[in-house]
Amino acid sequence: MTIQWFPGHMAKARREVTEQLKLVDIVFELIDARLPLSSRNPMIDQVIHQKPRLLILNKMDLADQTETTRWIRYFEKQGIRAVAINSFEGKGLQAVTKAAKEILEPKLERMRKRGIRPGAIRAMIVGIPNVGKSTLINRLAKKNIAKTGNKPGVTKAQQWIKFGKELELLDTPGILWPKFEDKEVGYKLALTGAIKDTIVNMEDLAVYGLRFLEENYPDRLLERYGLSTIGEDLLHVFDQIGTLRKVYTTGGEVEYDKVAELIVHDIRNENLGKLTFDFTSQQPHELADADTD
Ligand SMILES: Nc1nc2c(ncn2[C@@H]2O[C@H](COP(=O)(O)OP(=O)(O)OP(=O)(O)O)[C@@H](O)[C@H]2O)c(=O)[nH]1
Repeated sequence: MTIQWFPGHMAKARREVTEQLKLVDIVFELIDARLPLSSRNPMIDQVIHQKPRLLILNKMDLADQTETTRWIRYFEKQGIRAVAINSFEGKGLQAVTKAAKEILEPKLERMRKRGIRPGAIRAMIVGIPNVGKSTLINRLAKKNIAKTGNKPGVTKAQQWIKFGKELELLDTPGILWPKFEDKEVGYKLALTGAIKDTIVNMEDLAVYGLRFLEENYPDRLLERYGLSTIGEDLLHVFDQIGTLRKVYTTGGEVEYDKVAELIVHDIRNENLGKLTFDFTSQQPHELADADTD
C-alpha cells in the first residue's frame, strides 16, 4: 500500500510539532475511537516526550461503545489519561478541560505555592490526518476558523483560541503520519476514511472488511447481507450481496467493483452499526486485562 508520507515529510512534521510543543503545557493526542491503536502515530511517545498528554478518542459516535470504555480503562492502566468525545456534535468537551486541569494540577499547585497565579492552560492538538483535529478546534472555538473536510490532508496553516477562561488552544494542529508498515493497519485506516481511496484497492478493502465482520461482528454480517460465513468463495459472496442489493450492470450482471464500493460505504456509514476495529482483548496478555476488574 502506497502512502503519501515520505521520510522528508515525516522529519518536517516532527520538527514542526517539536517547535509547537515548546509553546504549550499539554498535548491533546487525538485519535479515532474506532482505531485506538491503528490511528496513533507510531512515534508519538518520542515526539511528545515528557510533555503532559491527554488522549482524546474522537468520533465516539461511530465506535462500539463497549470497546471505547475498555480502551479508556486500558490506557488509564498504562498511566495515560483518556476521554471519549464526539467533536462533530460537541459532546464530551467539558471532560477535555476537566481532565487537562486534573493532569496539570500538581504543576499548578507548585506554582500557587510559589505565589504565581497560573494563567489559562495552553494546549495543542496532535494527530494523524482525518481524526477530526479541525472539527475539534472549531467546536472548542465555537466558530468556523479551521478548515474541515472529509478528505485526509485538509488542515494547512497560528494563533490561540480561547475556550472559556481556563484553556487556550493553538489553532494549528500538529499533523503526524499514521502507522503504515502493517498492511492490516492500512486496511483499518482505509475503512475509516483516514487514507485516501485512490491508494487503496476497493475489492481488497471490501474483502478485508467482510472478513473482519465475520470474525468480530458476525451478527451484523448476517443482518445486513444474510451471510453467516464468508469462506473462500468470494465470487459467491459478492454475487449474493450484489443480488440482494441489486448492484447490476446494464446487462443485468452483478457489478463486482460497485459491490466492493457498497460494502466499504456500508462499513463507513454505520450501515453495519457502530464498529471498533482495534480490540483491547487482542493486546498482549499483561496489558489486556483492562476490563477484568
Ligand atoms: N461522526 C463524526 N465525524 C467526525 C467527528 N469529528 C470529525 N468528524 C468528521 O471527520 C472528517 C475529518 O475531520 P477534520 O476535522 O477535517 O479532520 P482533521 O484531523 O483536521 O484532518 P486533516 O486536515 O486531514 O489533518 C470530517 O468529515 C468531519 O466532519 C466526530 O466526532 N464524529
